[in-house]
Amino acid sequence: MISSFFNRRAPKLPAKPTNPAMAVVCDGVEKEFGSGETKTLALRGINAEVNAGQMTLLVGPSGCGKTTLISIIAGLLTPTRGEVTVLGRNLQQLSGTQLVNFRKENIGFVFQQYNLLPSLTAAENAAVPLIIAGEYRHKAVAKAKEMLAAVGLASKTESFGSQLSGGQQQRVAIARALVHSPRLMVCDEPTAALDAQSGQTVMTLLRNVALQSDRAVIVVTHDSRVFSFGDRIIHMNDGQVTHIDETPEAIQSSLQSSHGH
Ligand SMILES: Nc1ncnc2c1ncn2[C@@H]1O[C@H](COP(=O)(O)OP(=O)(O)OP(=O)(O)O)[C@@H](O)[C@H]1O
Repeated sequence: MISSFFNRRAPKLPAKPTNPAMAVVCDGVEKEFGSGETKTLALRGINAEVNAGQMTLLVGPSGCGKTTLISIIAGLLTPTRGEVTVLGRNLQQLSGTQLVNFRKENIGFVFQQYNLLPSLTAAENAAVPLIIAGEYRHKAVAKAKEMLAAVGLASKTESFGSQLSGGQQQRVAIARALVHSPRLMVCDEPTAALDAQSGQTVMTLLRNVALQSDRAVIVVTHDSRVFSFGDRIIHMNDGQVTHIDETPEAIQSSLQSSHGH
């Protein structure tokens, strides 16, 4: 009798409250690629947070694991160990289909390559995520035109990619990433292919258009010219977080030391 009482399952505890200010929480995230002699430990226990309402930069030398980490946060890769909570959802607890739907609804992507479809106009390109989600074409294109206006391209909605500069193409890519109002924007080297002026414009747009109090933007960057756009900078080296700049003064000092190198 007594033993059956003790063997009873403990009552289910309420789900751990998640801090609504935390858009992303990484807890002991590790990632291995390959096996045996070719095994690479790309992430070695990442503990890091991304706050809603902030632009967080992820910086560090080539090969330190930035793209791997951002891909895990975006649900494109699964960690070998550890857990990632995005917008209050533990990604490891979602099924494959749930993860695909979660990504479609909540995450916008911007990459170094703009990946615009050459046979579509800027408005049609920016409308693609809505059309994939099942929106009527004319409504999707109308919403896409609003987003293009928000990124300063109202006069280019009918242009094709080949008729736009690199900076303009990246702005179309940003409009496309924002068109379904994602709460997390994930940007991998968004300014790498741009000249200084276009890079500044793109970062200004990401701050002004993508960032809101309940939304977060993560930018992987090598480009110290854009450090000053970040609210926080997570520095990585060799698969680990080395330190985090939390204040404008700390960011300024990272900027100065990167210029010193
Ligand atoms: N698919 C893969 N298979 C095997 N190894 C991989 C794979 N993807 C990444 N790696 C390795 O994992 C490590 C981290 O790579 P990652 O691309 O995340 O670094 P990064 O900081 O984004 O680099 P960069 O700034 O050059 O883009 C590197 O050693 C890389 O070679």
